[in-house]
Amino acid sequence: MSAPHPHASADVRAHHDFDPAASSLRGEADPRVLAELQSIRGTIDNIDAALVHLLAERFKATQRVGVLKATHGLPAGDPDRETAQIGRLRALAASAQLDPEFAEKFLNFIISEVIRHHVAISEDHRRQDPDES
Ligand SMILES: O=C(O)C(=O)C[C@]1(C(=O)O)C=C[C@@H](O)C=C1
Repeated sequence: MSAPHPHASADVRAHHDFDPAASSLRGEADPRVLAELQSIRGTIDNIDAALVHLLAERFKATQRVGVLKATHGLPAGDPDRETAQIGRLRALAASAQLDPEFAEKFLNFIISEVIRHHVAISEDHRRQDPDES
């Protein structure tokens, strides 16, 4: 038997505490409508879980970028990279019937958090090696 995934128990706990039927709408609509709503919410639950896992992996990757940049004295932000990525994601969004404005805002929201992390990593690095970079 292989070792359990290190985050498996946290995943199980999150699932255990979650009430998929939680709603403020009980008694507000026909039970058939509520049943359909709950069925659609099952799909939303899966998508939201996937988003959390995708974001966690993205932040793991940007953490590595932050360490690389801090180690080599590079600036946190890379505006040309951001412009290229925003253009690419706007076009992808349009072809997927997602509002490109929303896609751009969402990416900018994530990137601003990444830059905040990069700056913190760089400050930590400078505190540890004040003579370098
Ligand atoms: O690719 C980089 O250089 C990153 O630091 C990652 C990232 C991003 O989150 O996509 C964040 C900040 C930069 O301005 C550009 C891109």
